[in-house]
Amino acid sequence: MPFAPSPIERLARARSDLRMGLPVVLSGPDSAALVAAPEVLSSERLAEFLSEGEPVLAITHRRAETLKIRVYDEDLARLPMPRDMQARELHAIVDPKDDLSTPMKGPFRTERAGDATLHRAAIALVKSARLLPAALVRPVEDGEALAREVGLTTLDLGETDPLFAAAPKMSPVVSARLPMAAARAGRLHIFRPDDGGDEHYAVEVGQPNRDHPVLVRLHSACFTGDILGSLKCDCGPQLNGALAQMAAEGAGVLLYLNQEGRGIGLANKMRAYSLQDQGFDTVEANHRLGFEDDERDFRIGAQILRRMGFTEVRLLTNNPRKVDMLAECGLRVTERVPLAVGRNPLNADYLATKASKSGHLF
Ligand SMILES: Nc1nc2c(ncn2[C@@H]2O[C@H](COP(=O)(O)OP(=O)(O)OP(=O)(O)O)[C@@H](O)[C@H]2O)c(=O)[nH]1
Ligand SMILES: [Zn+2]
Repeated sequence: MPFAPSPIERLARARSDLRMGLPVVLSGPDSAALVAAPEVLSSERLAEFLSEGEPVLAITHRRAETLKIRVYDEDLARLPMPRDMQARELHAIVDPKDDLSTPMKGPFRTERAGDATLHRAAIALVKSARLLPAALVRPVEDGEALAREVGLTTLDLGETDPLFAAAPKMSPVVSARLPMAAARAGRLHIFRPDDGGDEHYAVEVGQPNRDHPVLVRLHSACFTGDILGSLKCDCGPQLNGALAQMAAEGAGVLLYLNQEGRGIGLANKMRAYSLQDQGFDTVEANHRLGFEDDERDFRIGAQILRRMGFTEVRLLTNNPRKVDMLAECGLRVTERVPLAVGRNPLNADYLATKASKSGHLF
């Protein structure tokens, strides 16, 4: 059919539907389900969602551990939802903001029988929409028919699994000269993913020789640190320090990856900050929200470097995971160049947690 949306286009549409509080239909080889994101579901839609069938709430094992809920499906728990579940109660399960002030939730029963494949895919989908990682899932008989009847987006696991497994394909959009305070000889390249996601940027300093290892920084967006000069992290000084070092050496590439909050998005990062104000460290806060410590996909960075013609890099980082990921993506990391700048009394605990829990080398 002309103009029929492709799987990747439907995936982009599904993310945006979920963010708007609209359910989508997810189909597997032998079952289908209506899926919605609890964070943004209105009370009316929630009531509609719960009015039929056997709806469950899928939460990650991280969130389940925080709530002391039993996990039978390894990485997630399925909680049957009563028909009269109110939006306020649902939000209290998925959003940890009031965990300490109102610790009593439940009791919860975790479903044990049956298959969690659709639920796992539903959580991955909600996560990729940068919402709190939980999904309402209601099995339906004929997903296609339901979707057609009311105009919902449909996704087939056979089509979406490979899309989730592979990194989006990055294409160059435009590049132009950009003189910067740190380096006069600068050029900014814009790269666009084929999945409708955020664009990422490459700042090229000087004219790096493609035949030699290039000084590279993979910088993840940090609105609070990069723009506002937040003292809670070391991002701003690292951004400026990396550009200064590239300028001093005469060449380098800084990738500015729009993976705010280690890939959970700014709203969720602020939720994590709010938990940090309650005494949790950066890793614990991510877990209480239901996320892993680090949700970034560094394959995007590797792809951009390759597109730009680089295969050997000297990587400016304290994070050994970045070195490993680039190597796994086939780039040769000839050297890890430490980037220890921006330490201050307000980020000392944050940096200590990175060293003790995330393996950072300072
Ligand atoms: N979720 C979460 N993200 C944070 C927090 N503090 C900073 N960030 C994000 O963490 C990312 C920092 O990324 P990077 O500068 O690449 O830091 P890194 O992984 O520690 O590695 P190197 O700096 O290369 O050693 C940015 O996306 C920030 O927005 C936090 O407390 N919670
Ligand atoms: Zn930061």
